[in-house]
Amino acid sequence: MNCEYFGKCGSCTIHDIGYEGQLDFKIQREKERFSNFTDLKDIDFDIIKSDEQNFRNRAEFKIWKNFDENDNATLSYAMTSVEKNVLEINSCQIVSLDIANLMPKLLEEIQKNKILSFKLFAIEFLNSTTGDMLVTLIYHRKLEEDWNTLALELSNKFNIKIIGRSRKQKVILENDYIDEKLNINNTNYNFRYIEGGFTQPNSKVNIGMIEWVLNNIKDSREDLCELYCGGGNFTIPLSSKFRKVLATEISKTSIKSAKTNCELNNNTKIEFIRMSAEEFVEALEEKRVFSRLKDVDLKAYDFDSIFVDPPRAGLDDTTRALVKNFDQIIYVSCNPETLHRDLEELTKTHKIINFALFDQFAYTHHIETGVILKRSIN
Ligand SMILES: C[S@@+](CC[C@H](N)C(=O)[O-])C[C@H]1O[C@@H](n2cnc3c(N)ncnc32)[C@H](O)[C@@H]1O
Repeated sequence: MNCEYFGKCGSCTIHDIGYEGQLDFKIQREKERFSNFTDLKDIDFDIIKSDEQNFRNRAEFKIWKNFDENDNATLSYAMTSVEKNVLEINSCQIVSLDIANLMPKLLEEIQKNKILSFKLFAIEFLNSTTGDMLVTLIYHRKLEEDWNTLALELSNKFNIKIIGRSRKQKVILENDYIDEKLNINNTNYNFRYIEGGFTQPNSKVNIGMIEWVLNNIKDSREDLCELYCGGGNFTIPLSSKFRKVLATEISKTSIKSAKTNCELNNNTKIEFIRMSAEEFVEALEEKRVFSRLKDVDLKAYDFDSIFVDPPRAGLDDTTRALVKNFDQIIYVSCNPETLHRDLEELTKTHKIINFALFDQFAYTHHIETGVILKRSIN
């Protein structure tokens, strides 16, 4: 069991090891990895499972062309395997049913038309559980007016939104987002996911992650600070537990999405700031003045908790040091290696109270982890 996709290398076929087998492999691997933390001896890992099939709400495929003797191309979806081979995909069991149903029909229509298929090299799908679908067609050529007309016909035929992309070009036919509705602990939340912004790929596990955090923290009269907030996926539901929330994120697209999401949920408790975690540390420690913060009164916040969901690199040195100043640390991680490194430091002052594995990326080696820590030493 040494390949990225547990044997089938990205062909998306459910492998012999089965869903439970691959999950159990990852649980045992993570139990072993984190076994040096004595706090974990008394804690059961909470496990949030994925659906076994049709669980991914976003997917990216290369477009592969097979030429016949007359130089006519037949298109197929493809992925690059861990060994860097191209694997043609005839059907895909891990993507949502909406994406799986659309894939062959869409390719057949594109195949029929030289303008739509010419120099097309990738297709991205973004789908909501409510059926909204955004398809991005990515080309190695400039897109002209004739492409717009045909892409609009394609969009109407399948009732989908289409974006065309090529180098330095983005053609939006209708709009560049999908609308999602998530039911979290029996409350409905509205989210708008903008193309190019970060979104969690597995909706069911995403809901499970947010509920796990909500169900394991107490209501606070104080404030929450959040770093790496994306489009407010955790921020908006978690704000119900706090007086106010200050949330930061590096991506302009995600901050735009986060502010829209706040409005969609009539939430007035949260301030979103576009700022890297490293810059935010400098602002909080009054080492640098930022014009982006001119309307934000940092001193009006009384933080007792911090929530972090960093990219794979985990926390940098200064952010890790900042995080230790909070009584409660909620850490969601997509990389157990960097989480382990960060916990080595955080557990010098804080005790691990809860620990969870979220099978966000079923049938790959990746797993998402959640940890809640409380201050044990001042
Ligand atoms: C794993 S995503 C989490 C997003 C969000 N919590 C969610 O559930 O959708 C990590 C986010 O960190 C942002 N990011 C990456 N590097 C950053 C940095 N140095 N400072 C702040 N945000 C950063 C990315 O743009 C991305 O939105």
